[in-house]
Amino acid sequence: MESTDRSSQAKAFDEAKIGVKGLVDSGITEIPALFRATPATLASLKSPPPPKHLTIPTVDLKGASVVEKIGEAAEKWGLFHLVNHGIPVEVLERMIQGIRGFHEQEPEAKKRFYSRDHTRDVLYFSNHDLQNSEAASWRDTLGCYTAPEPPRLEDLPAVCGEIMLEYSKEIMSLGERLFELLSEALGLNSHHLKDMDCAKSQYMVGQHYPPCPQPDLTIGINKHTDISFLTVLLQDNVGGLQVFHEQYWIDVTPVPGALVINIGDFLQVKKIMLLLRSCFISCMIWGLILLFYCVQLITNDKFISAEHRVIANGSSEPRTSVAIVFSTFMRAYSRVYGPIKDLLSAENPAKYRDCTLTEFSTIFSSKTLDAPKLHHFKI
Ligand SMILES: O=C(O)CCC(=O)C(=O)O
Ligand SMILES: [Fe+2]
Repeated sequence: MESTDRSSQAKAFDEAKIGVKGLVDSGITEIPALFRATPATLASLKSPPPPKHLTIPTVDLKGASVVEKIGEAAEKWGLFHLVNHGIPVEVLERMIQGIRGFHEQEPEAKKRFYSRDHTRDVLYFSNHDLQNSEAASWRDTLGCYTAPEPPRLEDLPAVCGEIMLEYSKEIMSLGERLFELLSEALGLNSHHLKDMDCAKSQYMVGQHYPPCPQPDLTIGINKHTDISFLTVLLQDNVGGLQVFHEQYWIDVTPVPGALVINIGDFLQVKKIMLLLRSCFISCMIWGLILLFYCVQLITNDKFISAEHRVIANGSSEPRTSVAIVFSTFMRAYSRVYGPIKDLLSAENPAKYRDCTLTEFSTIFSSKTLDAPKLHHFKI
């Protein structure tokens, strides 16, 4: 599609404020050209299936050796299932129903929230990178800044406001616990990451993936890493989330009652640090591999931010997920972050320069979702 065509189609779609759900409700049987994925994305949808031994790790928060297990999952995968996390299944179900309820409303009820202005607390939109991306994705989003200052109940959509506030509090306690465990896994004092304000800010992302008439021609959310320290993801039972690991796209099959945790770009620390300590040559090799992965910031690459995506929803039911990103996301935050000094040594020098999260979000909003961002901060 010509880029002017694309741009005017994107503008018309945005101005209609009906989202992908509105297109589906209008009875379309073919996806509009705007949503046709690029040849590279379509080719990647046909990539070979992963070998059976590659299975997503599960961390049991009440199990034995939880610090080692969480550290290993964060280093090797950057994404894992979390069970026995203490949040009642009934709360998880109400959260999914709330977000689904919002998106399933009539367009008129949603339109007043439609916005891309991140000074607002609550925003409904379709495709964060609609104007920048080469192809739009088959999903709509309800975004909300839930911490440090939660919005007032009366400013939230009536259908999901109460559960949004309740769930975000639950995830705040869980997030604090996860940051403690991750600090310990890094060999730091358990308060270290929390004291760096990693758990301070939250942005809730209520994603909705309506059934797609041509799921092989588009994508639900393009491959990306999250601009967060950590993301806690709740998905319903439809499926479609995949993580890129050892050059394979691997299904993150829904596990009832479990949450998916993924490490974001700010927390990437990667195993290179350990390797660097032990062997200079293998470190050089791993360093090159890591460059490919796009390295993560404050852990100087010990943990990896997991690249993930969601394929377009080919089922007859909508798919709903709720991601809480521990991040200031698009809001200005002037605190300066850089690789944690305690993790650095002569053999493991800083790989990233200090930066503010504002610099990160400025880059994020000027790029497509799938564009790597971390290399902008490499030394
Ligand atoms: O819907 C999902 O499972 C993933 C959503 C996601 O990756 C995001 O909101 O960043
Ligand atoms: Fe994500």
